Amino acid sequence: MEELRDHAFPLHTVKPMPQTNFNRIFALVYACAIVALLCYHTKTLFYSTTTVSFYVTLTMFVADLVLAFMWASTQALRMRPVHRQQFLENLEKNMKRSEYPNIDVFICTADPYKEPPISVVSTALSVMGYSYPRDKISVYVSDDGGSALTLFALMEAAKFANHWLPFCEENNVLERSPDAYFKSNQSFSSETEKIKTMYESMKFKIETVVERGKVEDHYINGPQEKHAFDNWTDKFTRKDHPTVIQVLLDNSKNRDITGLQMPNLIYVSRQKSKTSPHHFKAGALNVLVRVSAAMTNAPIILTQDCDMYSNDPQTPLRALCYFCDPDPAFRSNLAYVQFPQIFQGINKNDIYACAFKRLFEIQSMGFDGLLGPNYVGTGCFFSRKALFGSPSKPVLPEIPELGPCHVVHKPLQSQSVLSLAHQVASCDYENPTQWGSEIGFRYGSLVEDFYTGYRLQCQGWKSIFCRPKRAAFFGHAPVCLVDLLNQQKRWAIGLLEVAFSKYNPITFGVKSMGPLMGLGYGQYVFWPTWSLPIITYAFLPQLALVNKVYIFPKASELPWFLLYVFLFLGAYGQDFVDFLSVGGWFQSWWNDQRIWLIRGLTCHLYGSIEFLLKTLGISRFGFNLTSKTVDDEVSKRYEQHIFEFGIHSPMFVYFTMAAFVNLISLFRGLFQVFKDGNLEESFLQLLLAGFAVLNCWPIYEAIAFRTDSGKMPLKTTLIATFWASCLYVGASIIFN
Ligand SMILES: O=c1ccn([C@@H]2O[C@H](COP(=O)(O)OP(=O)(O)O[C@H]3O[C@H](CO)[C@@H](O)[C@H](O)[C@H]3O)[C@@H](O)[C@H]2O)c(=O)[nH]1
Ligand SMILES: [Mn+2]
Repeated sequence: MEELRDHAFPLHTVKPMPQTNFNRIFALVYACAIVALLCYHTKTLFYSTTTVSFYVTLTMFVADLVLAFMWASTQALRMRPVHRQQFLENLEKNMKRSEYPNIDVFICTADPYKEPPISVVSTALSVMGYSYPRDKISVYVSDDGGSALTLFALMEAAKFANHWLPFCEENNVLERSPDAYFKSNQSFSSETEKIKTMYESMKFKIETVVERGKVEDHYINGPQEKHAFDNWTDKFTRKDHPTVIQVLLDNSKNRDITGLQMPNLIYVSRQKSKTSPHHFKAGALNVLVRVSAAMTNAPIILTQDCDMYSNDPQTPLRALCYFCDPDPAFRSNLAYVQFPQIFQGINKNDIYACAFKRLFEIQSMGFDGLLGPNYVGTGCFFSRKALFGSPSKPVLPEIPELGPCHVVHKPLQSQSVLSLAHQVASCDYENPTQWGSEIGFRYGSLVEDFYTGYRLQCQGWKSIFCRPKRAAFFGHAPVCLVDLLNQQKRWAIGLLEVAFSKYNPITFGVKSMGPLMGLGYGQYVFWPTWSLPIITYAFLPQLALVNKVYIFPKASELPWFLLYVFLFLGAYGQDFVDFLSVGGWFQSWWNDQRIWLIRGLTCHLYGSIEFLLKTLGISRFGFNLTSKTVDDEVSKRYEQHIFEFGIHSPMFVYFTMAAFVNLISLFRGLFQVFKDGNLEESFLQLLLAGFAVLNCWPIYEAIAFRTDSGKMPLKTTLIATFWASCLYVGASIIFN
């Protein structure tokens, strides 16, 4: 990397997004409207005649203040969105392939039943097959599930790779995940048929082993494999076991069927003990940082979740366009290059909004125009040195061999390398060291990715968002409502952990990165506070309406009325335009806003409560893994765009309640309008209830019109009815 030529060809460009100017002007106009709204609230507050109207206005005021803060913080990411382009063709003009830096790929998996080993295999094969010098790639798989089944799957993958890699190269295959390739390619030559059969038989073997729950002797080939499985003694459990490191492919020894070198493939299951904290994925990644330092110590690290496979073999070259930039100043503070998380298997209109376009694409482009995108846990190339202190003040690890500049001279499987690797993978290795605080991936938040990226940027590191036309990676998103809500609850807790730490983005972040970056990150950590305005708007105006209490401006109070209309349409409209700009369309956007409302009523609320309980020392929480498998029936319904409820969950109760309250309020309000012909006062409240009813449509369907096993459980309906009635009684006492 250091020997770049003087007259280098450019490797990348950056351009502002076309909507930038519009965004800025609109932000100004919208800000004025918000100020006007706050004035309106203050005025109403002063002139309120009763205690009830005072408190109602106050509540709406607070809710709108939260919305105003959220709006302001999103503007930070609208000020300078950019898009980038890479010139891969210039890379080889600037440097020889033999000068490319080594890359260590980290793949995390944690449970063979929630994360099927066959998909871990596909992910591993897809990155082993990168169009990159093979001797420069090492793939490390971290197995937090400590499962012999996963090890077995990877042993099979290593054998299959000997055929698969040359096949991909000869046929210029773009999808180097065999699973994806065979799913999307129908026309087969005899050669393809042959390799497909080979893949199918491997898949069958792996799936059978997983189904039986153990690796039976007749699946084990030779004493070396047998020896590896000897680690799984009777005392070996998921939560308590010694380190297992298994080199499955070694580039100095293994050759493919054409005689070419193979990349390294290494299985790592770190030591676990019930008495030492393991810090979930961040802990797993730090073990890999150290183990890989002992074994290969590549300057570039790619972190991958096991469910996210590579969809383009040229991806590392794209990352090199930045890491090998001819300008040393550019390289010196570049911490990571993040690719967006893009998902497969999402239904056409994305009913659960799991594409997360706003998070993974729109706002990442917004961050990119400032100091760079946040780290999202997968599909991200790191410069190893970024994990060791700030650009100007490196922090060295306790063992010099683990430092980012150390060059490994010994062979991968030499005794000293392996024993160091075992030593640094042990569960109490980290205490007392700076791992997790100043070195490596940071501990202290369930969204370790977000937190780590944020802390790196606070230290002065920059990052790049790389969003090529052909998706670089494809991942798996939860396609079952309750899975999604649980995942989002974990995120909510993790974000609040950052918000209430001394590294709060508004205080600490603004100081270290400037107001825009600080605000941008601030928006995320306060995500769960969306709950407050959403709950308020879902219940208060509706309960007031039923009791003939009107809380919004009358339709005839034109300026204030139009102000409300503008604020609503303006925010929604701009969001819609953003959505279109990253390939969304009306229905997917509509579903996205619906799920945003549902999240406010469920996982964000629950996450906040759990976080509070934990802070008070009443409960604990961990990293509940998102399941990557779904039942056939469930996935069939998902394909048909039908919401999945099925089993009672306390989280379902809240939006079911909201669905009831809004429907009744809408009917009651309309009835009143027919009775006294006065639409003026109730107009906005009716509109709001109507909007909510539209959003709740799938819920009514699930309660009343469905008979399949995914319908709303009776228990949920009954509990929600009970609480909704309580609300009514309470409201009628308060308002009358
Ligand atoms: O103790 C653990 C728990 C999880 N994981 C791995 O972490 C990854 C992410 O877990 P998943 O259940 O898929 O969480 P998601 O919410 O879908 O993941 C998103 O959110 C996480 C933070 O909560 C990030 O780490 C991920 O990169 C990001 O895709 C998976 O590969 C797991 O195998 C571990 O290695 N050890
Ligand atoms: Mn995931």
